[in-house]
Amino acid sequence: MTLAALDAHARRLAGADMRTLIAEPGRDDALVLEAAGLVFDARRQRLDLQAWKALLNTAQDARLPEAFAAMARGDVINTTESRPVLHMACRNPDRLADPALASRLRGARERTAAFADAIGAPDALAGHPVRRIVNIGIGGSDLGPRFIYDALKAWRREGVEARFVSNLDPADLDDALEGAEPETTLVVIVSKSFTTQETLMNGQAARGWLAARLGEKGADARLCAATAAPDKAAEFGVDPARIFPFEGGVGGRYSLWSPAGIAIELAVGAKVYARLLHGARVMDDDALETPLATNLAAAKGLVDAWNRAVRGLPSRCVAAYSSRLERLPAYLQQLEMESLGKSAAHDGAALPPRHSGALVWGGRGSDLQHSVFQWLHQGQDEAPVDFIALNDSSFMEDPRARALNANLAAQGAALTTGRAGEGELAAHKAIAGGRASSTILMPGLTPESLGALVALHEHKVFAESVLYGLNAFDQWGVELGKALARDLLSGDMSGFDPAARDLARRLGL
Ligand SMILES: O=P(O)(O)OC[C@H]1O[C@H](O)[C@H](O)[C@@H](O)[C@@H]1O
Repeated sequence: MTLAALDAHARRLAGADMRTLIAEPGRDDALVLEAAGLVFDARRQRLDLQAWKALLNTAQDARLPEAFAAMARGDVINTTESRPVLHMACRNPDRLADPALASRLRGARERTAAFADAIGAPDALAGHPVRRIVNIGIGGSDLGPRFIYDALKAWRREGVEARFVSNLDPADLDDALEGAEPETTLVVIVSKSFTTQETLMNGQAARGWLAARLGEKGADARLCAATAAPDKAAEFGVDPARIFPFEGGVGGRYSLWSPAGIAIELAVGAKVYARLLHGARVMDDDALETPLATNLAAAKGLVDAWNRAVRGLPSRCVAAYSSRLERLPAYLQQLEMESLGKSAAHDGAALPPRHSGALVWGGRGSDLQHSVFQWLHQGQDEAPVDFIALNDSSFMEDPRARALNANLAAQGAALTTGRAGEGELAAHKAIAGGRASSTILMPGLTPESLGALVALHEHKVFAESVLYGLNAFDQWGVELGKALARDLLSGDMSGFDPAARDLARRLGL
């Protein structure tokens, strides 16, 4: 069975009353799943158990369990780049078929852990303590570390602050260096390719800032790099002893578990970082070992594929009811949209309509309720919502936290059931309901639960890619813009349309 064959179910359910659907017997057992301390509740989706069974059969027919196993073994599943996909192996190299690769991954972990321990010493930077970490990177070399750093605020080392620079606007680096003392600043350049324009230009500028105040030697002592191209980092001028290489098979948007996540490890310490990896590993084990019917990551992928490919909804809203998860939507945008924003199947054939990922958007739940939720409740379009909550008894002792989570529960119910309008303005006040949502409960914001949350999303993206039949691990679509920017900077206008030439003239390029 393919996703396209599920259209009949979607049509059958299109007009169904969600209040009836949600009361379907057996729904609680089938659509509420637990793994790695997380609870995934899909009861508010526009599907019934018959459709759910068909979705599970689709995953079986697409050989999803075999695909998870192939990734864990290190098979070459990134076919357009001819390499394995190693983010899961960064957390647990034991499942890899190649022992030499497993030992390289273990070695990389040990090196950054030792460096993170050393950075905690009061004389770590040529006699000075580290007070400011400046992470220079973009895309996967920025979004993951930045998100996790924010989320793990409660676990940060005392007196150490990290700032993140990704943008070419000079203000970005200026802001990151604001209040920093060069003596106590460590600049971390993170770039898988070590060719990314934004990162290299900001890296040069940061090095210049250090060198102007401390001289070349002083600057060198405060520079380190994480990359899959160590030769290029050395050419750039980073001391090879401070270059932390990682494998080409670790995709940028999946790289926070590799040396690319070094800013996290430096900021929270190696032990807390290991707990993050452990939480992800528990979710990996669930994805790999649990039968499809109770496999949380597979279920999340199936629900999202149902909404996107079968129901035809083009976007999904992520509402995080935790301030410290504010950057989750931005992180997921890259993870999902670079992975699933494709038009070609593995063999190059055109994908069937809607067999690619949804647009992801969102923010903090409380804030969204006062902005976009009007559109979600009464707009003409439907976007399924993921509600993400901290289900932690000590957190709930604070009346504001109780109110926060009451709002989360209320919004899900309102989207499902709606309300008839009354009186003169009935048409304006009516809320149709019948709109889909899922809820993810985290047992508080801990390194483990955060690791599990991220791994869940990585795996659900993979599950979707298997169902759609596309390669989630390349991103050729970002290359054209980069090449054209290089041409513009070099003054070569030959390939540009008249509007581009005019814009370049107006900008003084
Ligand atoms: O880590 P880097 O090689 O510097 O790449 C940084 C980012 O830029 C690329 O253009 C890709 O779109 C991203 O997937 C990547 O994470």
